[in-house]
Amino acid sequence: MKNNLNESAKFFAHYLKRFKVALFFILVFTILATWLQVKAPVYMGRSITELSKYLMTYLNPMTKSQASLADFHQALLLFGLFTLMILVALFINGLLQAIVAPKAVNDMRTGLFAKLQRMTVRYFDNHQDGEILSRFTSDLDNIFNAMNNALFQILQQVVMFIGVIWMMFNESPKMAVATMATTPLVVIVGIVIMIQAKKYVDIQQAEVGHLNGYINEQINGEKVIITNGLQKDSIEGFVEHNEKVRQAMVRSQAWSGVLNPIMQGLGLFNLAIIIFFGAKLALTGDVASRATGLGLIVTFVSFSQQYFQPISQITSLYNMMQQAMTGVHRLNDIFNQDEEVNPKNGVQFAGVQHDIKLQDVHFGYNEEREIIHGVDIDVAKGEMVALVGPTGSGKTTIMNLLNRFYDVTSGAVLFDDVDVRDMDLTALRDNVGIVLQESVLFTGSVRDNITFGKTDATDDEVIDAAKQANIHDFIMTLEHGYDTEVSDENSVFSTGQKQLLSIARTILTQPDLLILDEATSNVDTVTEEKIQRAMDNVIAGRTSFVIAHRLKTILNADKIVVLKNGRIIEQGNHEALLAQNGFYAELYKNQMVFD
Ligand SMILES: Nc1ncnc2c1ncn2[C@@H]1O[C@H](COP(=O)(O)OP(=O)(O)OP(=O)(O)O)[C@@H](O)[C@H]1O
Repeated sequence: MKNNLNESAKFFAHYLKRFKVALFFILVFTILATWLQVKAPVYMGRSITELSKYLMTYLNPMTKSQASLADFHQALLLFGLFTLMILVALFINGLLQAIVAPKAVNDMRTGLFAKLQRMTVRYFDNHQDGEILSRFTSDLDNIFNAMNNALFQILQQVVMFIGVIWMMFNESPKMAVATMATTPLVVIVGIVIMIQAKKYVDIQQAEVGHLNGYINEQINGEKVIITNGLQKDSIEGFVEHNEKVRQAMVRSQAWSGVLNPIMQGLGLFNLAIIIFFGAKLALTGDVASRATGLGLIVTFVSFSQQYFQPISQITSLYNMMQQAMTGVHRLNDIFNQDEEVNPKNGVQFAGVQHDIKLQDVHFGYNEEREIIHGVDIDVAKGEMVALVGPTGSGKTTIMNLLNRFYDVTSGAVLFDDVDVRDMDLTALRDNVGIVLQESVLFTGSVRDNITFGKTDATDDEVIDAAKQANIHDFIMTLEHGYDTEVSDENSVFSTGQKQLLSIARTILTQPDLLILDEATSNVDTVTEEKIQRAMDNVIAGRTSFVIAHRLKTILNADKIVVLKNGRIIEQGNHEALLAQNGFYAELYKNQMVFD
């Protein structure tokens, strides 16, 4: 809790330091509004005192002629004036807060998004999209709610608490003690309820998390559920989770819900004490002291409300603060993640001149398990290398090392004898084009999607790239051609078409080194052939690494590297490997049977 508090304080200090001036005025107006608020009851009491003095004088036939309402009017006017000033101060304060909170949360959101762009591929490989997205949604929402409703409120309440105590002792120490008499009871009851409420709110949040997880899983698996006729079981599972949420909610709401009525009850009890002591003063002494006693009752009834308000407000804001602190912790979890390391004065890479080498490369995604065990590959400029091997043999992992998504554990990846770790990252990535198995399209037009890596490309260049990628004819069949929006429901692209678009995108950037993860497994034979021709076009004359699942696509490769369990077991061209009659030959024969 203490750590969380420290962490949150640092976090808010960091994001609020930009708003020093606004915060200074918020503080000034908070103090001003609070001072006016605690001072107002004094004038309210004074007007009652003056009114009772007037009444007592007026009702006595001996003094009736001296009775005057002038002092009463004056006190009432001052009370009215104070109320008006309170309204103005609170209004300005509210306005300043309404500017600061959204701006600060905006900064957090931008900072978080920018951080994501600097992070390593490792993080994205190991975390689910939904998990990352929730930092932008529920965590930032919780922080915003707390800033908007709790952070400044707490500041106001603390100032109010101190101010009202000071003012009460100033007016009447005896009545002040009477007002504060029930404080220990209120604090103990408040803490007990808060602890219980927190316990059940935590359980409720955990149950809601389980329910969301279940819904997510079921929606993702909807096709499997429908295919297997499991709709009824799916609903039953849902009802079970939903019921657990309900039970937890009843308990948490019951505890959170009793807080306010109990606090109000204790507040009323306190009023009775104040009236009792005040009445004692009002029923003794001369006219003036009796009138003052009556005024004090009115003043302290108001003080009592102001005194209890911070205690009950802070307890009811506690949950909101807790959720915000959890949010801060989860945001910091991302802010503290490793970033990609770009060497200072890194070697600028302007294209492969001689060769690319993997030299005795060892690598594991974690320390416990090595995946690549001493791999050596040497590729001359302009050559095409195909990586083949059973699933999980390490093909994608080698691609990840070439583009420096991950760093080798030992050994080296060398471009013209320069270690990729010594190269300028941007220069490296600018020269490496990757076509992934899963092609991603972004919101925007077909043209935007092709020019993604080269936004200043001319129309002719775009059309030329699309033609080389065998997707131009299809684009021309669309109503709006290159201006077709890809997110439009009427223009849903197939897996094969997406891959062709992504090949066109790569062709446009004219990369020096190409990495292709073949995705022909999910497409029909016509599209497969189109992809094959597009790939041939993009590979022509370039140094390229191709992960091949279908061997007939790599028969022309200069070198075929056969991997098994992270080791190279065979290496050579198609003919040489067939002649070896080993693992590759076996694999090839098996595939030919199916093709
Ligand atoms: N992000 C990761 N974290 C930990 N282990 C991983 C990660 N990615 C892959 N692996 C492991 O590394 C090994 C090699 O995986 P890799 O994806 O390189 O195989 P592949 O040959 O490309 O397989 P496929 O043909 O199925 O795509 C596998 O055992 C896999 O479980």
